[in-house]
Amino acid sequence: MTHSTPLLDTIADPAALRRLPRAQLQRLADELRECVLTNVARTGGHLSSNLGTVELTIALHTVFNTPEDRLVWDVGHQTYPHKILTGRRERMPTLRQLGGMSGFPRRDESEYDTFGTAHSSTSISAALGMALAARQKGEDRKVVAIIGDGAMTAGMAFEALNNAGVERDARLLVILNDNDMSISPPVGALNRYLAQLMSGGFYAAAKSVGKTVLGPVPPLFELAKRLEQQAKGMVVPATLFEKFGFNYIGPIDGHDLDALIPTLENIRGLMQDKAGPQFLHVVTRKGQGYKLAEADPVAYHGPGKFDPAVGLVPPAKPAKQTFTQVFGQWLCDMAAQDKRLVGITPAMREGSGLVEFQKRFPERYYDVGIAEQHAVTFAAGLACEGLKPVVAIYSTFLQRGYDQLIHDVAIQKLPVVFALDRAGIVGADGATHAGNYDIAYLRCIPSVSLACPADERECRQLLSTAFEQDHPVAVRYPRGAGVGVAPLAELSGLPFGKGEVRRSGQRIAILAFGTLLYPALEAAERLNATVVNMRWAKPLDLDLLRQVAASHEALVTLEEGAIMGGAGSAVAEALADAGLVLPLLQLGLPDRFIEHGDPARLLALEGLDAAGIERSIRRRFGALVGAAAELRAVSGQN
Ligand SMILES: Cc1ncc(C[n+]2csc(CCOP(=O)(O)OP(=O)(O)O)c2C)c(N)n1
Ligand SMILES: CC(=O)[C@@H](O)[C@H](O)COP(=O)(O)O
Ligand SMILES: [Mg+2]
Repeated sequence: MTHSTPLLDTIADPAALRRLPRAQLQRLADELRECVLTNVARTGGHLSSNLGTVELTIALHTVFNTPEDRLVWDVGHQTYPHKILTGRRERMPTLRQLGGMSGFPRRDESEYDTFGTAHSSTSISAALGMALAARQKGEDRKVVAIIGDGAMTAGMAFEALNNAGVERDARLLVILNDNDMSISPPVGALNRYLAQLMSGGFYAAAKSVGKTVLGPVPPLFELAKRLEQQAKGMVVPATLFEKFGFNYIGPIDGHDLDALIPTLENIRGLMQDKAGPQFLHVVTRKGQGYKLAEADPVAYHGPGKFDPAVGLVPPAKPAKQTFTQVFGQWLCDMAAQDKRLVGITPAMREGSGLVEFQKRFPERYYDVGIAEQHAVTFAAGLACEGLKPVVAIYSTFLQRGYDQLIHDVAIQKLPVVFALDRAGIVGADGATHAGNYDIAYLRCIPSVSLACPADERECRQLLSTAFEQDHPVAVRYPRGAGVGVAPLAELSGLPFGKGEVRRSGQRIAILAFGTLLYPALEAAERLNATVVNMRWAKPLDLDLLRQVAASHEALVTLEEGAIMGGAGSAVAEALADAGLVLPLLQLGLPDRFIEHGDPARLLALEGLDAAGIERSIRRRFGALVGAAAELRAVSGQN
């Protein structure tokens, strides 16, 4: 059922919004919230964070002269209201689909998307850059970073605060959107500190003052402080953010337009007067306005399609087991067997499959917040003391902890296991979340090994093999389900660094790394090619490679990862080192970013489905295939 949105229908851009009478803004907010809910229920996407930023988005585009004044949204998963108000409402039905609108801000999508985000905690750095560029160019521009309480836990955010705090004439505002949630409930001392700020009576005072604040009065927080002081005759301690040099204002109700707009107008005046960097603390509810999401903001953080009238329902028939679930089960089973195991997640408990592990082994479970750099070195510290840390981390997010991986884990040869979920093409999240680079970025690090399981069974087995090692080992597996090879119950591993021949054919051998083994087997049937399940990108199984190279006339490597620096490159180097010269075709992901869309479709578009693999091999080694097919006919292998 499509709800009518007569007011929202009149808002083609923020300029139209700024012409709207203030008294109509709350009705607009109701319509905008309905528009977000209706659209996300149809397409899937990020929901609860978007429901929480409706009023804040309206207030920002009302008070600031966007796009001249810049808004930089941290993570950017909460920008659907922003996109709808900036002329992209019609594109919402294409959200996160091939050729459709991105789920995150994109500079190439709109002038109102001033900075591409998706990995968290970059907004303050980027906003400071924009503010200081305006200063240097003598432009009268205000820049606003909007960062969530989860994103605020990343070190990068504090690096930026530290730098910004001394730039007294930067026209910069940092808005902390505090909904007391990350994807999971937030963790760490900052969350406790923010709760104190809420509980110290400031919030109550500010809420009451917010109702009466109109016109040019001192920043809201000053009034709240005075109320507090009057009430308690106490000196209100400076907040952490004031210690960093910011003028802290808040906390105020982030759903109350009567508090938001006057406060932002006051702050805009302070920014115009170059009164130093400003920090506004707003309090919102993740899932605001949709009861089911308010009650369960975790489940509604990134839901698939659903009926808003009913809410999320479990699938009629149990979905195929995902690699994430295989990992989560393995983690619990191995933890039960080995007391040294500790599980670490940088704020991705649900996504990485650690919910059950936390329930069963709470004292060995660590959610360190959105802090991948810390997660890796924290694991190194645990390993120094004889524990066996398992860092559950998306391939793309390990990029944040790359130096720590080299400097703190690999050089010291510490036995840390990296369970790399979302390896390869991820689909709806697109280029920012692609797990396309881990083979290339890990292969070059001495002492690190990388396993590429082909299916769910091998995933469990190779996780066990990794756990048995006395050096760092990563195991990479894709988002979602595999072909359905059920894991075995035992915890036994597979031989370290060894692959296997899965199909014997003629003249051409396909060396598959990971889950592309199965489309390779399909293609090989029609090519009568040999298929090798390499299993390890590092170390390569050199004996097997030599054996296959000596008995075939052409080799093909296949990986769901960047070709440049990938497993194919490793094979090429190994052949050269061994003085083995034979034609080699490397299939994988090209030197360009892979945009959002359906993962299977994206793989096919890159020629990495069975038909594409066959096509590429016929194109390069057609003569051999013809002969191979003839040989098969002669030997009656039809
Ligand atoms: C570097 C990085 N790590 C992890 C994530 C995954 N992630 C996306 S949103 C999110 C929680 C963000 O919490 P918050 O900033 O409070 O925003 P909210 O969802 O509450 O609006 C996380 C962990 C990410 N986008 N970037
Ligand atoms: C915005 C963000 O970074 C996360 O919410 C991410 O989108 C989760 O990805 P998955 O859906 O693959 O768990
Ligand atoms: Mg939050």
